[in-house]
Amino acid sequence: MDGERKIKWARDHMPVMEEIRSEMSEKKTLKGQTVGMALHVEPKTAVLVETLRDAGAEVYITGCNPLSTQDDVSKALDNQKGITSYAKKGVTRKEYYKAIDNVIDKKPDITVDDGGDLVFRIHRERPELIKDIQGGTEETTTGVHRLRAMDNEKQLKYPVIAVNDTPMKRHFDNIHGTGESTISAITATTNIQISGKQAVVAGYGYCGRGVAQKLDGLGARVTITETDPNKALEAVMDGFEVEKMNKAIQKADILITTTGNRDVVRKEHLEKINDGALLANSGHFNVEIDIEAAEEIAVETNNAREGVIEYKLKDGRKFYIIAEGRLVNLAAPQGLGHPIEVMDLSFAIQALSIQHIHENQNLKPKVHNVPTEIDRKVAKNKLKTMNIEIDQLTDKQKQYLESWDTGT
Ligand SMILES: NC(=O)c1ccc[n+]([C@@H]2O[C@H](COP(=O)([O-])OP(=O)(O)OC[C@H]3O[C@@H](n4cnc5c(N)ncnc54)[C@H](O)[C@@H]3O)[C@@H](O)[C@H]2O)c1
Ligand SMILES: N[C@@H](CCSC[C@H]1O[C@@H](n2cnc3c(=O)[nH]cnc32)[C@H](O)[C@@H]1O)C(=O)O
Repeated sequence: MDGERKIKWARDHMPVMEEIRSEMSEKKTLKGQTVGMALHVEPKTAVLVETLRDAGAEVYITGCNPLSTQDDVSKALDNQKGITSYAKKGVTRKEYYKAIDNVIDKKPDITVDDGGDLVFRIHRERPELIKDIQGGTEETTTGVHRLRAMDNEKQLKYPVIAVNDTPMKRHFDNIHGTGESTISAITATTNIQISGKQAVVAGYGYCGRGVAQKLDGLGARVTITETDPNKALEAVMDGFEVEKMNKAIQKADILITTTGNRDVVRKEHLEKINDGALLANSGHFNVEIDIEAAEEIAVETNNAREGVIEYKLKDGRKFYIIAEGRLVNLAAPQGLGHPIEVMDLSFAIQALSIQHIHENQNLKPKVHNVPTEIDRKVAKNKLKTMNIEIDQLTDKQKQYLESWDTGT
């Protein structure tokens, strides 16, 4: 079956996870635990799910985006002992939350989120379950923002580890993963060339930086839009042009949002759009590009090709939105998500953080950083799998770095 073959392919290219799986399954570190998950259900995620199951957990999973599930993978997972998958591609909002509720109904000891839907739904709809929940993990930037907002208002009632914020996650996943997978999803879905194009990237955070660098590497001219003066300056110093969206959109051949914010491309911008522009979002949810505004100003819309809607304006200009403005690297028809090697790191951090929650049940109900030992363990394992050796500090060097009395 295709789903099983896809999972095997991912497993065969995730050496860091393989080592963690063998450690966790030998010691059965999650024996008897129920883990509830809402992640993108695709082959790399399946490897994480299998790892938790092999460590002794009963796992219930659903999607974290209505379009990102690969149905054959979901089915292949659901066929396995100790795993139930409720995920389906192309679900309505109602079906999406029904599947989230199915996971919650299993009374998870630990929750694993990408975007926070399990945590928020449990706090809002099922608070009686909180007393038995050991903790959770959160995979992405916007999920962590939402959790910190809850935490600041003292509304977060169980501990959650911010997987996103640890260096081994965001320096690789957000930068390189988003950079590569966003562009490959766009080119595979549209068959349009990047080289020689004028690209506009909204947001120069971790994801935006990755997307901009890879576009630049492929020969596009890249303009950045930002709202944060520090990030805007970083973009300028990295060699990119920085402009307001109002101006940048007038020349954009390809425009990609990566902000985690809403209404980044709105009516006033779309009215000025360059004829033929391709728009995609690789940030969060489907609110970065105002789709309603696009529909409002269009005199005609067409299904231009699978996953691409064409919007025609009354003066004859047209523009295209890929994957309904949802996370393009996973929601586009050809969106395979981040490269396997990148998710090997992110999910290694996930697996070890989940284990950490179970082994440390005294964690306070707040947002926690990934313990440094976990971050370093994953870095070391990855280097080992690449046969890369690094120098060790000598005793004298350690002493020198720790002292304050050796000046000029
Ligand atoms: N596509 C993926 O697979 C993927 C991977 C990781 C993260 N994400 C998501 O991508 C988003 C960005 O993540 P990040 O880690 O880069 O966050 P980040 O905070 O590092 O970067 C976001 C940037 O957007 C800027 N910004 C905010 N509003 C803006 C606006 N209106 N116009 C222009 N710039 C604006 C911010 O100033 C910031 O620099 C989040 O929603 C995150 O959850 C997606
Ligand atoms: N659930 C939201 C949140 C954005 S997902 C962004 C996260 O997806 C994760 N991600 C990216 N590619 C993959 C993949 O191929 N498999 C599983 N997760 C992925 C990545 O770690 C990142 O933090 C939404 O769909 O809009």
